[in-house]
Amino acid sequence: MNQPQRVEHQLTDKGYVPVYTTTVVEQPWADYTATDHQVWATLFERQQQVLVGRASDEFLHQQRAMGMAPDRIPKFDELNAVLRKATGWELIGVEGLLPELTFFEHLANRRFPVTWWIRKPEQLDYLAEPDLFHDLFGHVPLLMNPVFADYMQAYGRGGVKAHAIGPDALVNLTRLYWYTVEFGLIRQPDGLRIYGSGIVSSKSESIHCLESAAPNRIGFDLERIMRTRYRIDTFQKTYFVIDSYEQLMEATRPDFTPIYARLAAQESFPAGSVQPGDSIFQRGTGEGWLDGGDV
Ligand SMILES: C[C@H](O)[C@H](O)[C@H]1CNc2nc(N)[nH]c(=O)c2N1
Ligand SMILES: N[C@@H](Cc1ccccc1)C(=O)O
Ligand SMILES: [Fe+2]
Repeated sequence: MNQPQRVEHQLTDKGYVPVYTTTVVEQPWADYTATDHQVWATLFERQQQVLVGRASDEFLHQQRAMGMAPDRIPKFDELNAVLRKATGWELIGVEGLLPELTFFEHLANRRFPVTWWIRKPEQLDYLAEPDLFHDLFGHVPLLMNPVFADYMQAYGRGGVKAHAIGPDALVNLTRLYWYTVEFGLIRQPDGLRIYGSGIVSSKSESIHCLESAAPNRIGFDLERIMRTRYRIDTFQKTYFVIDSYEQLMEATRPDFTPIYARLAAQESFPAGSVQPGDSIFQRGTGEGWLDGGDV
């Protein structure tokens, strides 16, 4: 497979930042090399072992239901046939990160952008940006769940609205995505389980988020989450726990406009803080935390 078309990087006052591409691309399935398929197989099989007893029942059930397998990189067309029938979602191929508004508009129309290229063997354990494995293995299974599928579309619509309101609203909303879709935990009768895509696509964080004494684990609270900063360079310092996908959908149904207005007058919370009123599953020790770097 030829090198993924790298987005150019522009030199700005924040240093080199990737210039996003908005093009939708066909999945070049015939161009994937044996190495690409091997990377998929290795990551898939490794995560399957780690996620038994750690990922949410619904995540594991839907992944099986849609026939996702380790033997080769799945074909978007084949997954789309199943996905469209289940919840009306479809996957589109993209180069990588999209401008926020473009991303929100896709979600608002039940289109999930999936990066067409997969990481190199030497990037197995860490990647700075989402690749096909993160997007496909991590995000797609729960799009088969009707309630979560509705939540993701509502999030997209909320993103288009927040984009029109302003940058602070976008920051508040992105935190909600981060602490649910990417790094969310869910409570099951048999214990806490993972549903966040950023966790399920990472072996080390799948273990850390449930078993380490370092992080806080706190019950879902919408405005608390929208006020809480997060990390993009380390394990999360705090994980938020929902009781059900229905809870997530119901809690985010109201109009956020007054919430954005209220939050604009309040300071944000550090990623590792515990606040009065928190429903605490675990107050973390903070062991190994790096200072600075909260977004
Ligand atoms: C919404 C929020 O800004 C978030 O970082 C978006 C930006 N663009 C994206 N673009 C793609 N392709 N995939 C993503 O997950 C995101 N996340
Ligand atoms: N209800 C939110 C939209 C939203 C829905 C679901 C998740 C996140 C945001 C709003 O009015 O902006
Ligand atoms: Fe993601």
